[in-house]
Amino acid sequence: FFQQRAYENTILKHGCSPPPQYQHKDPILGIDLFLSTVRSISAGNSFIHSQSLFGKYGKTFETNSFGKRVLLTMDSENIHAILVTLQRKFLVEELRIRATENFLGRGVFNTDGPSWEHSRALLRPIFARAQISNLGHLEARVDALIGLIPRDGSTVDLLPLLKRLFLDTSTEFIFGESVNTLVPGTSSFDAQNFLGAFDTALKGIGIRIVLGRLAFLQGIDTHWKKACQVVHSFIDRNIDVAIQRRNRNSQDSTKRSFVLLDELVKETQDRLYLRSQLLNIFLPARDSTAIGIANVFFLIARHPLVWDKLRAEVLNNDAPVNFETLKSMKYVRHVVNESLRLIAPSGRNLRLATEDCILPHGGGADGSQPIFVQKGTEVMFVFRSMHYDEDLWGEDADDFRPERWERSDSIPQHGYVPFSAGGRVCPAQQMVLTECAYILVRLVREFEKIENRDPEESFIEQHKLQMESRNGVKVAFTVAT
Ligand code: HEM
Repeated sequence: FFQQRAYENTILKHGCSPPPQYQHKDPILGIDLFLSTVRSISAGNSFIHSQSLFGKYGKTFETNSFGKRVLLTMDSENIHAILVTLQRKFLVEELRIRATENFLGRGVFNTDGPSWEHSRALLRPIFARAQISNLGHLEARVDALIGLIPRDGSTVDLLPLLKRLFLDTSTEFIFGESVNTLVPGTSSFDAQNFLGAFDTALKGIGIRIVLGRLAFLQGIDTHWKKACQVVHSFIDRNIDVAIQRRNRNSQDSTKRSFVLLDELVKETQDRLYLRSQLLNIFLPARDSTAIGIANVFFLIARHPLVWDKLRAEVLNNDAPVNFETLKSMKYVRHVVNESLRLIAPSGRNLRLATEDCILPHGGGADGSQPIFVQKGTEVMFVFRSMHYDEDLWGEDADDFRPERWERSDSIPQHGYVPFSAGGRVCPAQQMVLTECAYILVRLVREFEKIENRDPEESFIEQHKLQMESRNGVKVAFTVAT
């Protein structure tokens, strides 16, 4: 009773109104919405599904997911509050740890509080250096990528090639040993075994998420346990190498490119801690840059005028492609920004309200009044929908128009978060933007034209850890004769 009164007082004080409720056919468990969501995911159109829900109920509404209260929002001020102003109340550990701890340990991705703060503090200077130092080891790999692309106008799917390239660079950067998958036959160990084991381990995490409180049952799956061991022993081997190098203070460490593990080893030599941190970074890193840059090509292949404009800018500057030259190429940056707006590789995210709180919008007939969010509510924020919000981006919000980035006043202040925002913003953001710009510039320099070879014009989603194009990125390049 007292609690109820306290709620009512808070609601009155802040002028809150309840958000619209999803009209469930099954009001007890909300299975109907669950099923329509699963159907849209398997059909590759979950974004259209979310858009239709926001169109019907408004930018923020409440649903029932197996008896749990789940808010959905695409409202920019609510998303800003969740990620920035109220970030201490909207947490992730309870949502992530049960499913992931057996495999990942505890680290930056799956914890909150002091454990997370400590990890972020360790990673900050490393990523700050990485954005500048990492281009060097991309160069030879991009040479190899260009060598694999046909020059005679025959079709190539860029997505798998880019995935292999970034798997090679991210394993080199994170663990200090590359899986070398881009050019077959160059790996010094059984990369397929490691990657297969990693995928099995991830599937296990998926099962643990579905099992919820019964996640421990999944622990009896010996196949999964073995897969986790394969991944762990690859990482442990690299940790031992890094520790030995550090302790020998050997001169060859200067020859090695900039490696995240080497930097962490300067802070601690606790092997379990190191393994957990590395896995907590590899998980969100895996494939995301590849998908991000592949989406850029997906869009420009369908917008030949953008390619021509890019070529003009890139050919106007024949200096070696480095951090500084990339910074000066504005249109390149605008194309990457615009692509991450329209097809953000992870377009939605989930937080748990760990305290009662107020979100600024979603209540009342027009959704403009604050709403009261009770402790224990899960909030799904769909920032890809926010990136298409005409109230923020104007009537051409759906169009791929890199020119919009020329005017800073046409970019809404809280309306663009492909890398998230606030304390949990992606630590690799600057590094990724530089790498995407680098690849784009190299390919634009190399080829005269790009052409779309996918009969499907629209983006069909494939949901794995991130969202990628189900049909790949099938294009053809030609060179000047
Ligand atoms: C296009 C490429 C990428 C995009 C769009 C992206 C986007 C994101 C987003 C949206 C988050 C927030 C997730 C959340 O709120 O739970 C995130 C977190 C994270 N990302 Fe990235 N990311 C990319 C690449 C990378 C790479 C290459 C790395 C590492 C080498 C990386 C490391 C991380 C880590 C460690 C976190 C967790 C941060 C934390 O919870 O404090 N990301 N990323």
